[in-house]
Amino acid sequence: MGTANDSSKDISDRLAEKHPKVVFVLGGPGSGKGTQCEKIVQHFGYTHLSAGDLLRAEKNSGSENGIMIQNMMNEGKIVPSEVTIKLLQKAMLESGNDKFLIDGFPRNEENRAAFEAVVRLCLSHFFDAAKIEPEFVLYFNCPEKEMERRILNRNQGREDDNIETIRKRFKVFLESSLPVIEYYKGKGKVREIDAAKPVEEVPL
Ligand SMILES: Nc1ncnc2c1ncn2[C@@H]1O[C@H](COP(=O)(O)OP(=O)(O)OP(=O)(O)O)[C@@H](O)[C@H]1O
Ligand SMILES: Nc1ccn([C@@H]2O[C@H](COP(=O)(O)O)[C@@H](O)[C@H]2O)c(=O)n1
Ligand SMILES: [Mg+2]
Repeated sequence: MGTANDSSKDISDRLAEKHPKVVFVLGGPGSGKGTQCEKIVQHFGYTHLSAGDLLRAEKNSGSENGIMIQNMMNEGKIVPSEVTIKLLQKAMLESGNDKFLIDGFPRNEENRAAFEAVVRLCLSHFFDAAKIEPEFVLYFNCPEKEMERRILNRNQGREDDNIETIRKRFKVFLESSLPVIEYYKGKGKVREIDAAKPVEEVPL
């Protein structure tokens, strides 16, 4: 188990030893990422890590970043990558698994570039360092009206599930997250999924 004093390099060294396999799970707010990840976990043995859930837990833990995270989330903005990546790395290390579904990350170009920098650091320990990319990217494509309907019916007590913040989150998705999906499309990494279907019919 890591301690609060672990340096970034310690964490990267320990992660490198794991040789983790990573699948990114992207899609608009309410497209069903979390719901479908639960199904993938049951069938394919991945560990599901939701960046949003990790940030919510960090906010609720009373950490020094708590207020900043809360303010960013209430505005639908993307928290600085340094914070989110640390939480993801810690969760990956604490997991006994080496296969991860990373849900809701990378959410913008800054997230993506920071992820690549961290993976480069990990891979620099190996002579066969070749890949700084995820295995693949699942893109849950769903019309905005349906995503809005789902979020407004979610009832999980999320402070950002109100119409004002939902609209801001949609704008951030279009302006900042879609370009990341396009980037991975250009690399042939994206598997696009019709997420508008009923839960049991979404093809995985
Ligand atoms: N295919 C579906 N059809 C109808 N409702 C769905 C479907 N998938 C998920 N839902 C419901 O929609 C809501 C949002 O789903 P979920 O939390 O999985 O989305 P998400 O992509 O993780 O959203 P966010 O980015 O806001 O975390 C939940 O209440 C869930 O039960
Ligand atoms: N990489 C990320 C992921 C999420 N956030 C913040 O959390 C909010 C909720 O995310 P969900 O995936 O649970 O919908 C999101 O609106 C962001 O404020 C982030 O900053 N960076
Ligand atoms: Mg989710």
